[in-house]
Amino acid sequence: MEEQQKIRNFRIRGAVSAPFTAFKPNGEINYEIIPAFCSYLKDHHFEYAYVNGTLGEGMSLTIEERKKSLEAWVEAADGKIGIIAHVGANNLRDSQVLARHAEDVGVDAIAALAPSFFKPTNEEALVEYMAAVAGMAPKTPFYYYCINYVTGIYLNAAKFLRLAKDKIPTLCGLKHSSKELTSAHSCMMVDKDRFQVMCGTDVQYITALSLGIDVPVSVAFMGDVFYNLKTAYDKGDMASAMKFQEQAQLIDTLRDRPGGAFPIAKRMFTIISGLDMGPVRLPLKDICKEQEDSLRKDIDALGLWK
Ligand SMILES: CC(=O)N[C@H](C=O)[C@@H](O)[C@H](O)[C@H](O)CO
Ligand SMILES: CC(=O)C(=O)O
Repeated sequence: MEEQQKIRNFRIRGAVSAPFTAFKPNGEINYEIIPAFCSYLKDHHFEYAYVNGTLGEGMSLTIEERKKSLEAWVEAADGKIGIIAHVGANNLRDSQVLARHAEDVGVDAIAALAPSFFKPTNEEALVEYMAAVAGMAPKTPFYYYCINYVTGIYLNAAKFLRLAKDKIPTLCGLKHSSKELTSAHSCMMVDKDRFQVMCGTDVQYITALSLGIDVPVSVAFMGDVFYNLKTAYDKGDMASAMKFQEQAQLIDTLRDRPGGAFPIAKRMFTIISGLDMGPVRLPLKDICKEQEDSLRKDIDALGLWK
């Protein structure tokens, strides 16, 4: 019982980054770059890495690749940053295997999205599914990963939390990447002592803060902006906080061009950090040369990463 309380009291503090999975030109994962990527996150005000998430193309990796990648991150992190393992998959069994593995390698927390081919059609089914995943890692804090605009699962996230409260003992909250702020707020109101809501929508961070949602989950190149925003906000300097939110908005808008937001974010990070993330994996497609040139110009023009 005491042990369970300890798990439930777990709280993520600070910013979370969802790292990309770097690929070599031949499409294999470039595991060797993970230590440098980890140091980059640490140097840019991130406290956690959310491994094998959306930007990490986790759903496009094999189970073996996801395990190996997670192991490399845990080793590189070495207590310097925390590790959250995303274990969502398109079938329950894979998710369970990944959850068990994540607990075995000693991550700080796990998170999972729901399958999106056969989707859970109501909140009850979603709870049952997530209970079966979380149950494989009974000693590890668990978060639901809610990202409806990608999965197409438009269930009521706050209702999920309410129903899951007594059914998933390790449930600590959710990563709310869906864009409906009212839903994030409703989640926040379910049980403030028990559930933590993380904000996965960059452009809403200042608004999320005002609702008491203070952990951003973001792209690796957003660390300094969010750190500055939060610092200003905590001091009550709303004018500066607003300025940094506007920066975040401008950065986010760069992704809104031909090529698609996810491949563009990955290429942006290579350009900004100098760490070569390589190509994206199919079905995503890399942006063309012309787009990359124009992206480079726009990044320079913002002048934020000199
Ligand atoms: C899954 C994903 O890409 N999330 C990103 C967080 O880092 C965000 O930048 C969102 O893409 C963005 O905030 C959507 O509005
Ligand atoms: C950022 C994020 O939410 C993800 O890539 O998983």
